[in-house]
Amino acid sequence: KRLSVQLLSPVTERVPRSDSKVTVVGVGQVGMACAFSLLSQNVTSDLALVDMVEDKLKGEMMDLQHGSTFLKNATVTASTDYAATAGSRICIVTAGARQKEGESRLELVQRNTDIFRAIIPQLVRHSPDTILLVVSNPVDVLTYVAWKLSGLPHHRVIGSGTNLDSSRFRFLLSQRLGLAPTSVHGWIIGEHGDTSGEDECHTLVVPVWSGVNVAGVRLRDIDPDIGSAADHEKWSEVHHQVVSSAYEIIRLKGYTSWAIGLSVSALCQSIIRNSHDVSAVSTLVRGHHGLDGEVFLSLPCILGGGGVEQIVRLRLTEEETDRLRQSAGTMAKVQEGLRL
Ligand SMILES: COc1ncc(-c2ccc3c(Nc4cccc(C(=O)O)c4)c(C(N)=O)cnc3c2)c(OC)n1
Repeated sequence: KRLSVQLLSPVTERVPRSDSKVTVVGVGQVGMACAFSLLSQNVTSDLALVDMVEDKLKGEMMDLQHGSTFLKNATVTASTDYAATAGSRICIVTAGARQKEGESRLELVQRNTDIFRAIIPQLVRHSPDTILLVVSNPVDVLTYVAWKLSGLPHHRVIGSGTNLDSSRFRFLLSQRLGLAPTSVHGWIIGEHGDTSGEDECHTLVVPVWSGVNVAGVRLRDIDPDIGSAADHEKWSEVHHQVVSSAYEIIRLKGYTSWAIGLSVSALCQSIIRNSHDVSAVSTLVRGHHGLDGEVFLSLPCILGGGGVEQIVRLRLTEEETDRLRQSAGTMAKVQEGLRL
């Protein structure tokens, strides 16, 4: 008899898969930073990698598998066949085309939409109850595209949005205050400006200065001009550094990966552990802040097992609301021009 049969006496059949299985589509720098963060933070014990290029897939899978003894025996699988994603609790989409020389943002979005058309229906076919977490840029429009192509309810289609912008914002504020980033609270909402080399997208992300606080003490109550041009300490530079730091990282190392991977892992942890904590993610904003289009923008959302379970009703200034409305308008136009 086979050694394993002599070694192990059967008691009951194996369960096919865990209920915290996570799929990562796209094994580029961002996809693998997500994969590594999920595994090293024990968010999932069952990770599937899918992409188009077999060798890279197999190499990344083997390299992670060899770390299993350090990763609480997590299972890592990889395939070009989307059947390998079956039963995923969450599907993270990092796949996307690179902007070509002289390619417009709209042309890039159409190419990524074509790619999504090949990916999203397959994910949903194998995991009809999944939650889609879109990371590919431009993330807000592509989260809309994923929602339309998936047929899933909008609360189960989430974009990483300004989650990373908000953590950069809090880090930079904490540097100025000499405090821990987790003790400085601040939210960046609106449209995530992708670093597609165009003019630095200061207009897109909206820092909610009225909400920046330490232990509930609002910086705006101390300095009403904070974040505005009148502010002599130029705190508005923090907002501009949030956007320019992404360009700076791309200039220095060619791409960004570690922070987005960690932020995606944190979002997955909120969903899988049903923790109902609040994160800035891209969600359907129809019906909020006077917005009525089928547009995805980042707002503070309560994430749980069902995906986006509630949205925090922010008290925004007229100017903040206007900037959301502007973003919603330009995105609705881009979306009208797309062939889904
Ligand atoms: C069955 O038809 C079909 N099948 C697969 C694809 C497709 C195309 C591009 C894909 C893709 N991106 C990709 C692949 C090849 C080139 C490019 C590019 O930047 O031009 C981008 C990725 C990824 N990891 O970024 C992952 N999956 C893809 C899948 C596709 O795209 C239209 N169509």
